[in-house]
Amino acid sequence: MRHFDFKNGELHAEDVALSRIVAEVGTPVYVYSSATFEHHYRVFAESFSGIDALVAYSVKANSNIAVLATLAKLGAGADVVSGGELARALIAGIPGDRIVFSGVGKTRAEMADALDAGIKVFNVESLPELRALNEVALEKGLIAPISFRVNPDVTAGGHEKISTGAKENKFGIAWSSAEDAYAEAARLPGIRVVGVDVHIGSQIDDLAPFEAAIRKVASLIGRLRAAGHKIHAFDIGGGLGIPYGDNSRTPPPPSEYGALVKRLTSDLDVQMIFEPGRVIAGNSGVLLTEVLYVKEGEDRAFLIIDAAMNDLLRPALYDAFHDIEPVRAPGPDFQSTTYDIVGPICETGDTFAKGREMPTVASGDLLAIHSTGAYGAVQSSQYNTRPLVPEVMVRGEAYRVIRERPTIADILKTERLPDW
Ligand SMILES: Cc1ncc(COP(=O)(O)O)c(C=O)c1O
Ligand SMILES: N[C@@H](CCCC[NH3+])C(=O)O
Repeated sequence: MRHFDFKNGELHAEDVALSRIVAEVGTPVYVYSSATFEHHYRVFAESFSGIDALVAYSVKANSNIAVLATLAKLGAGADVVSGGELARALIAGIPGDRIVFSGVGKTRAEMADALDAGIKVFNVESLPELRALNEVALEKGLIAPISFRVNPDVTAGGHEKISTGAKENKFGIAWSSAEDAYAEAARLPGIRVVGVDVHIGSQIDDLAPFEAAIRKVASLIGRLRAAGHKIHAFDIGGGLGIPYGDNSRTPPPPSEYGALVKRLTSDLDVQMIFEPGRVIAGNSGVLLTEVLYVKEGEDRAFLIIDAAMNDLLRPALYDAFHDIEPVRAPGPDFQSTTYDIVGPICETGDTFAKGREMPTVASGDLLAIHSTGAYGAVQSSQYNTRPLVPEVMVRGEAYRVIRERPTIADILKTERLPDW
């Protein structure tokens, strides 16, 4: 099912021509398809039909409250990593008891807010964090439900900067200390152990690391139960990859992932928790940008576009591939040119593609940068005092601006000249 497709020679999001949105909102602009978000959520959730499962969408992938509200209506929970994400999830209508709180550096204030919201579980990543949470809970006269995020020492993920499950990564409790950590948790009056959590990486294109992690955790659950802990939940994290349109391996579909999880966990008697981010959001959005200039360099042609690394960081940070194509379909006898596609920022890393062959374009043409619904807008900054990119949500024939473009005055409003 393609909700971003060409109709009448123009790229559409559902039934809206992207050029219409640009005419109103300008470029750069992120455009999301609500039907795609819903479709991806449903396909993912249906992969786990028949088992006790909570799909806690990983808010970090795309945290716009309109996105969260779209998923909330389908019954999604949320995986949050900050007080800000928690606030977004609650405002969007995701109930506290469907929210899990991950992250290595939760502050006491964030813990207090999450306790007040009655969240389902804290995924605790260290003993100092556990002790702090115990104190915060006791101060409130509450008991904090926890899983430990354990580090299974499984390497996975599309890039070393997004691999999280190996022992040299900062995440989780070391595998060899996991049982001691559970023993300490059992002694703390403000803590109630409910489960085990892992998250091994992102953009994973192979089921083998998931299988390895599940098998390790399954055996850990057995040992924890033998030691008297009540383990009700197994959070397998997120990480399932998506096709980005390059030549790398195509990740398995959620149905295969679901079948694997069902097969390996059927006799564990736990609720399975999933924290998918990219697989829901990634291909639900595009970044639209205008070609500012075509610059003929000595040995190559540069397309200078009005989006930059501050708007979409993935290519600069991870050498990530994103498919880029003109919004207006080229005619049947079109020419191709090989371009380096770059933004206006004063950094060599401000490069979206090198040596990319595509239909020849000219100044003023619109381009769509695909697969930017996840880790796009959320990772943007105002570097070079470039206002954050607006976001638009399409639903059928309608569209709405779901985050406005700040003006330069808006940006400057938050800064102060000191009075000395
Ligand atoms: C703890 C945790 N859960 C879930 C996710 C979502 O990952 P993905 O977008 O790869 O599904 C991440 C990011 O990698 C994460 O760190
Ligand atoms: N931000 C990364 C994924 C890391 C997810 C956070 N654990 C990306 O764009 O691919």
